[in-house]
Amino acid sequence: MEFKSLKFPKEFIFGASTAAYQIEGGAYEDGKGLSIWDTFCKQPGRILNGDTGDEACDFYHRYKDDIKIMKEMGLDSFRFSISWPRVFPEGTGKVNQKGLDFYNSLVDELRAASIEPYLTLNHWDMPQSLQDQGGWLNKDTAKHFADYSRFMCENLSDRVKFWTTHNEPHCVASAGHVAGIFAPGHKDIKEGLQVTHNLNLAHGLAVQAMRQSGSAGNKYGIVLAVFPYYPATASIHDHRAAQRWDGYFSRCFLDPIFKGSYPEDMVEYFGDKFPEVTEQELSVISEPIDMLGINCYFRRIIENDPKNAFIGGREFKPRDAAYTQMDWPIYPECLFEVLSMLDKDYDIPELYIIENGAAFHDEVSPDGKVHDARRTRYLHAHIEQAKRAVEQGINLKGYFVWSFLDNFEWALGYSRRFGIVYVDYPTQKRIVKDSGKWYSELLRYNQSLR
Ligand SMILES: N#[N+]C[C@@H]1[C@@H](O)[C@H](O)[C@@H](O)[C@@H]2O[C@H]12
Repeated sequence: MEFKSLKFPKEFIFGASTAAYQIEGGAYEDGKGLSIWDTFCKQPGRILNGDTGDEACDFYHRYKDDIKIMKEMGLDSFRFSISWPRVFPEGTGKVNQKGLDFYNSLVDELRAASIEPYLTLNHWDMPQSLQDQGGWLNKDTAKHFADYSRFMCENLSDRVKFWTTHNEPHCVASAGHVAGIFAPGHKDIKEGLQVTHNLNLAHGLAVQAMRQSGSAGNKYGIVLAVFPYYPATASIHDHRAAQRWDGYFSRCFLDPIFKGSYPEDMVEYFGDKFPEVTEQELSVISEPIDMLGINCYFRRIIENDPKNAFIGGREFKPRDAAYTQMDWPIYPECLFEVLSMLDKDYDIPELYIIENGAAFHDEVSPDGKVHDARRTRYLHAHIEQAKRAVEQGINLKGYFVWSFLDNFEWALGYSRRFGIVYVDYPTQKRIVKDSGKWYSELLRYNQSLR
């Protein structure tokens, strides 16, 4: 059987990941407040084809049927995020009971299907009312995030054991505040660096708040995008550029969280643009966590580029590589290399791959099926690398595919399909793709060995 090389330890979990704004829809329903992505999508030119998350996959109404698909697939776990403004329309203060009711029902349905909920509190859809007060640039938002996290933990932690604070905070800081391609669409390097620090602070405050209020046995962590970085050539300039990218996008989160300090080379490189940081804040940020979630899709090859005023480099795209529809080079070893680096350089109790997957152009064939062989090959090759890490003794405890459903791909709208389940958006019909059927067989094989 093809799965013999993909036999994992009995306690290893397989899941699928999503995010609130990308799948829920119901953007203006039942008392939900505006998020910065609701606002951003309405700004002309921001999103390809003028797409929005107004309806998305209509998961807000269809979650019970989707959980039936998850159960039929055999998912051990489902990773989702909470829409902060659905529960706190203004970000703080009055609770929207219907919003809380939705997440209570979602968790109950998952548990009834024997699917472990794996929760993320901030997957980018910040309440607009807090953005109007400065958003992540305002340190008060860190305190509001901790209060929101505590509240969610008080209400769900009897049934939810896995809690992660942010998803890919580097995206919020760089894409949202330096490049300006994500909400809130700002373009200011110094602001982006301050947001990096404030997100780290919010993470630490939230972990402390949840630990005070959550149930015993909860596991708290964060989800970071971590890539292997390679210089495009042997030149010292490319080596330094690759080191800067690794420093900003990975180590400016990993180091304060796990080592209690920012990387010195980054503090030096950014100079007076780097934020003021206190020892007390670093102590909060480095509040011990129980697990680290990793999003890793590919490796990044960097060449020096002085014209890049932010970080002095650009991505190099080798011609001999195969690419996904995101123009990401396919390099399955990225998972093993990232996990090996983390295992060597940091003291991390548990590791989970929370996002790994691929966008390819998918079509429904005349037989009514979606024959996405490239995605199946991508998943097989990357899961083999996860297995390789486990065999090397790395404490990898789970793998989650991105994504359960085709969904709203941020600035690219619905033009990219990552799902193992196809979504026909006009009808909201779901079709389990061939990759989803393969993933289900893999899960069933491993479950049969437990
Ligand atoms: N792009 N892309 C796919 C995927 C995105 O859809 C997720 O929301 C992010 O957490 C992460 O960037 C990865």
